[in-house]
Amino acid sequence: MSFTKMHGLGNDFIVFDAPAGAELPSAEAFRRLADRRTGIGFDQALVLMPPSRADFDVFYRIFNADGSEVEQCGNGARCIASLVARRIGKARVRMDSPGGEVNGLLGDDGLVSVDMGVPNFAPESLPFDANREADVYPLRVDEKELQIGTVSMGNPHAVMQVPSVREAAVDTLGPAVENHPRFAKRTNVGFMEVVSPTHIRLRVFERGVGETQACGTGACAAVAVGRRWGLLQEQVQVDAPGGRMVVRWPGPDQALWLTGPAVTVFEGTVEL
Ligand SMILES: N[C@@H](CCC[C@H](N)C(=O)O)C(=O)O
Repeated sequence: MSFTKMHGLGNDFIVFDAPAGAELPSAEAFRRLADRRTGIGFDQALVLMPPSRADFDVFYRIFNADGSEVEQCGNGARCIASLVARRIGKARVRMDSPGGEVNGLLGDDGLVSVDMGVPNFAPESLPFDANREADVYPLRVDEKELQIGTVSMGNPHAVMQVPSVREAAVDTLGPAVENHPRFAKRTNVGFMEVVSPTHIRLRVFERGVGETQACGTGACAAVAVGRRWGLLQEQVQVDAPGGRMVVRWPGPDQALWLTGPAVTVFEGTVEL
């Protein structure tokens, strides 16, 4: 199988083409390929397929390092936009995914932006077990009661505010919230430190991966929840361990844009 290794701020991917009807690697094969010692190593595998409609440039599917298929990937969408834009010789790329339509735009500054759609706060969209939609939900984890916001960016996110990302208990709270029974399909977990209304620091414990260097949909989710909590303005710098993303969300019913670098590392082939 031929693949391209890419990353967005250290959130890394293999990207490969699969013709319509092609058999994809099994979950076990994805896990093997994702292994950082004995495989290629990646957070997600991104599979490019022919779109079902002629006005789209590509359809993509996403597989986490644990082999689970998921709905959306923000940094992955930016990498795919960059790759497909080069192939078709256009700065705008129209993509379709299990999480919905995503439009990509290559900037003159070399950064890649994607329109991640309108954040969905309805608990059933994640799904999250709650009687009704709320800004904040108490969540019992071990002996603690966390205060979380939840949002779907196509994929599920829980976000909590922390005084310092450096000291946040990402390793313990991350898996506990990811696998909490109120999230029937598990969840990604964001730890957000608000530096100012236009600047946050963020660590994300990703569903099916663990903590990553950056998470695009995690950045979008944190800004969406932070805006809903009245803490953030329209455009926010999001500093992840791997570097900076910019998220712009004008507000409810409007699409949210994610911007950052998308880098090709190498191309290769692997025996499945
Ligand atoms: N790294 C991604 C998110 C990938 C999917 C996520 N782990 C999930 O299970 O939903 C991003 O940049 O958004």
